[in-house]
Amino acid sequence: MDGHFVPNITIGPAIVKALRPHTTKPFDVHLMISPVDAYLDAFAEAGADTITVHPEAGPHIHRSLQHIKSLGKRAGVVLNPATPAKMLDYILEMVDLVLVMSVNPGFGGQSFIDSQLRKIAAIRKMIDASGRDIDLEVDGGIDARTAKLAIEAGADALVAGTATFRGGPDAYADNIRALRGA
Ligand SMILES: O=C(CO)[C@@H](O)[C@H](O)COP(=O)(O)O
Repeated sequence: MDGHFVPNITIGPAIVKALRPHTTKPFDVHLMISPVDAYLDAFAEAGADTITVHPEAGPHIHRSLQHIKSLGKRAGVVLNPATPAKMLDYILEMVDLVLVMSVNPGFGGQSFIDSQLRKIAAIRKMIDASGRDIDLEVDGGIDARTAKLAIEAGADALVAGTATFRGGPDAYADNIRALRGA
């Protein structure tokens, strides 16, 4: 987040680089920054495994995705709540992940936007028809109730902030179990 594309500022490549030695888990890096292209190399070098970009964050989304692939990284595309599934028509064949934002990006703690369930279902059909192995991820307002709805609509990866971290470190494991049981 850059305080420009979205009204908040968070993690840059230096933080990704500092975290990288502490885990072998994949780093799924969703860039909420614009213009995005100038920072793709820095996040790749910092240790991102998947780099996910917004079509609104640069002049040529196809070129941005090509560049991410040329860096040897998994490429993701993210759709804001008002961005239609149809924008995937000519890029689905080159992505490894589609992220549906179920809130407007910028802040945690917002409510899940129900209209995104239709979009998740539509994209699930597109992915299945493609025959390719593409993650369908959903981010924003995910809790035990909305996780179930998102999974039923076709999601296979969820991002949860508030529902994971509420209650402090002693509660994290139970919180994650509750989401997985959704
Ligand atoms: O980055 C964003 C929104 O910009 C999301 O990842 C949220 O931060 C998720 O938080 P909750 O909606 O789960 O509180």
